[in-house]
Amino acid sequence: MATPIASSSSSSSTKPFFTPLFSSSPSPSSSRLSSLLSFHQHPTSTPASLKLSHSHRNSHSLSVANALKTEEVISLSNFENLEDLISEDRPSILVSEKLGDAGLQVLSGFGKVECCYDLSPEELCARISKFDALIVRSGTKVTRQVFEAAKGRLKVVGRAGVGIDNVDLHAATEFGCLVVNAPTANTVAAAEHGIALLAAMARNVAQADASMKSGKWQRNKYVGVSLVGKTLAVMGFGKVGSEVARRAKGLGMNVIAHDPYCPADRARAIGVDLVSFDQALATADFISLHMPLTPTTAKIFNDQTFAKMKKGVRIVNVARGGVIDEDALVRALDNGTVAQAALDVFCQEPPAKDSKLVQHENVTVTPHLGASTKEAQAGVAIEIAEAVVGALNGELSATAVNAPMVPAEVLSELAPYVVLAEKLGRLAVQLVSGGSGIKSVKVTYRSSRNPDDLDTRILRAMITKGIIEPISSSFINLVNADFTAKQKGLRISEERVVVDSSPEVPIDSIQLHVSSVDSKFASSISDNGDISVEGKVKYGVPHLTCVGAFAVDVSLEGNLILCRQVDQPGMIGKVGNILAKHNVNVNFMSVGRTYRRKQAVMAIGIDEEPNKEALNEIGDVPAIEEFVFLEL
Ligand SMILES: NC(=O)c1ccc[n+]([C@@H]2O[C@H](COP(=O)([O-])OP(=O)(O)OC[C@H]3O[C@@H](n4cnc5c(N)ncnc54)[C@H](O)[C@@H]3O)[C@@H](O)[C@H]2O)c1
Ligand SMILES: O=C(O)[C@H](O)COP(=O)(O)O
Repeated sequence: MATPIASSSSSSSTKPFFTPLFSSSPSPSSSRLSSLLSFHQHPTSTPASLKLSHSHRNSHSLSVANALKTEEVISLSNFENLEDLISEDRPSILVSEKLGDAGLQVLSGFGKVECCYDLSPEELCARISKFDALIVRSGTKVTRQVFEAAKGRLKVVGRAGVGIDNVDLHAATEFGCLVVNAPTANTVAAAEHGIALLAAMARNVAQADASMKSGKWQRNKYVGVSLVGKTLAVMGFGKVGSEVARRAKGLGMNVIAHDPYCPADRARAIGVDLVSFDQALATADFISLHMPLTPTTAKIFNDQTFAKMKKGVRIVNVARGGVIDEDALVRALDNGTVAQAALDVFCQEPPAKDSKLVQHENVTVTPHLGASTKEAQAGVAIEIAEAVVGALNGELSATAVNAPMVPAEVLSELAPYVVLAEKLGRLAVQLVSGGSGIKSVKVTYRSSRNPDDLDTRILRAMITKGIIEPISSSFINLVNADFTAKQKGLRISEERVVVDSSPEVPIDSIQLHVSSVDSKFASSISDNGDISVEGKVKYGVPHLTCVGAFAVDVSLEGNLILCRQVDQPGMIGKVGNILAKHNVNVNFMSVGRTYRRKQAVMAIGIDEEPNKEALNEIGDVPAIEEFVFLEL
């Protein structure tokens, strides 16, 4: 008698291990790969109302309950009082900072939107587990605590703007939360503000304005400096930096730039020379900062670097306050190394009221207004709303910050292989016998395509998901797959084998080899001692095509029984009858054998999970040598 083995992991039935890729039948042409972000698709048409609640930054004692009481429901066009129509499964979106109406309209057409501005960190943590998405600007710190407090519900953080230094990207990735930003809509606004500050600083506009308003007329005190013919060093030649450069050239300035990652020909194309960091500091009359705040750029402008600047240099910062050591800047202003500074951004926002820097007479300040034009805010709101809705729909956003960018056409083409990859992972892990953990998996993709033309990152992520989710409480998606695999000591290596088949078909087969483990189903061990399973996509449906040395052909739907038996007549009937007796529906069956009348492996696709009795009866069939039940 064969030993009955109900091998599927018990945890897999209790947690949502797999969100169907498609709501109905899989369509290879669809690019909505919900399971990549493991998020259910939602209807997009039900109207929703917006709730606007203000809690007050000053009133720290305001409880969440009170904050909710102060909610004022504002209606959007004809969506008044329709909250009852909002179905529970519509995603909830928290907007924690002012977002343009056009973006709110996009969001409210898709999900339940709550605008709740000026939440304290504690209030945000208290509420976040009720939301699937969070939309922020630069004022909300999305810390590790926020991701922890979200208890796995938060799927997307949308940054309505460029800088993502207020979002803990490591934590987001660990928790499988996608972060998207809106990188283009405020570029011109920021560049215009940089130019506005440059000119205002050079001509003492703010100081003269304040002086006149206090009743003075100080024409001699506010003699400025000219911009024309002066050298401007643009530090960070990205989107904003290059727009500043164009405008400064229009003002007759000589523009140089420093950016270690920018190709020289891109700068040259607009008449700007790229120079080294030190060269920029030593040459410039004006320095305008446009790099992101990263561990490398934090306080990059400090006592040492100010000392390398031309005496009397003028500095504009519309990037991030943290790139400047603010105390060092005060010293440089006091000793005349820096003649003037114009700052839109600060290490701490808002800065302390008695900040020496803000109060310095040679400093012009604005309260982080770079992106604050009507036009930019309208654009940013739509850009981020569309990115968040797309992400909640399972699409990979072009502005994803912590997930691989996979072009839509590649996603669409690989859709059925994504399902296959996850199912093979689930099969492989269930074949491993208890105690021996999977440490190393080799994946072989057979394809007629040139290896460089095959982007397998999504497939690798889904294999990881299939392997890890049934045996742990981890939740895997494209965002955190590589991170989680590494954390769990799972090494996935990939091999691509070029085969002679139709180039129309991206992948001929995917094979998983799990090394150095024991198997619950000895027949799944291939000649080299690895557990080996292979699958193919046939007519858009994933099929298991090989187990160990046995060729089979069974569609990977529902559940699966693998049996090794003596190759003799009547075996299919016997097992089929047992399953029928227990009301288990067979959806596919295939037999593969090594030699005639020797051994065969029967793969039976079944819709229901057989009970213990049925499994025992199968094990009691004398010719059955081993069998295993696997949940797909
Ligand atoms: N004040 C505002 O309201 C406002 C508005 C928009 C953008 N910003 C900030 O402006 C900055 C630039 O935004 P962007 O949209 O141009 O981003 P971007 O990514 O297009 O450009 C940043 C550039 O900085 C370069 N860079 C990176 N490290 C550098 C270093 N050590 N030295 C020099 N250059 C370096 C990058 O190569 C890149 O070209 C960001 O910090 C962003 O947050 C502020
Ligand atoms: O990084 C940005 O996009 C700007 O700093 C704008 O920030 P804000 O959305 O808070 O105005």
